[in-house]
Amino acid sequence: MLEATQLQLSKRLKDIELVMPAGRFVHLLGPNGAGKSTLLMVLAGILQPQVGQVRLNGRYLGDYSPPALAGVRTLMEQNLQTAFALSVKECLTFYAPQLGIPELLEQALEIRQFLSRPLNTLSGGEQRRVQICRTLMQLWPAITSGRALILMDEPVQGLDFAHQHRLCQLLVTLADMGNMLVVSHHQLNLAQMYGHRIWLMSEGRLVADGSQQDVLNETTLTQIFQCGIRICTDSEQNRLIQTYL
Ligand SMILES: Nc1ncnc2c1ncn2[C@@H]1O[C@H](COP(=O)(O)OP(=O)(O)OP(=O)(O)O)[C@@H](O)[C@H]1O
Repeated sequence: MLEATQLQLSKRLKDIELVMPAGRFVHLLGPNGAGKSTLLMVLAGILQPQVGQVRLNGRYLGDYSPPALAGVRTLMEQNLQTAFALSVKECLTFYAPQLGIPELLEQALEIRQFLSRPLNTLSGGEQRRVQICRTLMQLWPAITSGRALILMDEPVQGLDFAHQHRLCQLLVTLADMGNMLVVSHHQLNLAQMYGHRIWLMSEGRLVADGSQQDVLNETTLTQIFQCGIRICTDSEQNRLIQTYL
């Protein structure tokens, strides 16, 4: 279980309270500057709030040693790091020396074809897939035993549509194994289709916390994103969210 109480950090986080049981995949949504990346860094224990605490499985983050915390939680940050001319294989084995690419990750991310290539010669979307793979391999023993906290900041950025869906299906599978996932992005239809819960942020506050049905409605989304939102139903009764100005 992940719990946060009264998180405050200057104007970036204001009185955030949240609880997430094991086995959940939460979409973290909100306009630019709403505080999503800041919240992810605080939940990861990388950034300290001025007020408030985060507990992971009953223990305050500060009570974990750095290696113990690194063994149960991972944060994929937004920026692609391509400064070093490492091969994809070197990049992956640096984080998980004993491990080949797990089949579940390969199916979703299709990395093996790039293994011998220098990371900085891959396209943006290809690099993103490697970055996701590396983030998850770093924690793979905890993930396979269903006790990982996986935090991702805009992992779908740059992915083509098929890989966006494959990634979301993978994240659902990881949640079904018992892991906890908090994933920020700007894709309302992916949030509608996959996962269990929506955390909606605006101006440093958690302004909605609920199911897709509860949170992803025209009134709330229009007000928070300051954009036209239309929700319709297709011939198979799927809800589709359209945005317009
Ligand atoms: N290091 C920093 N120092 C001070 N303010 C910061 C810092 N980093 C971010 N901010 C500010 O904090 C607010 C929240 O930023 P954050 O990056 O968490 O937003 P976000 O919801 O992730 O946005 P986006 O969708 O654009 O990625 C913004 O107003 C931002 O300008």
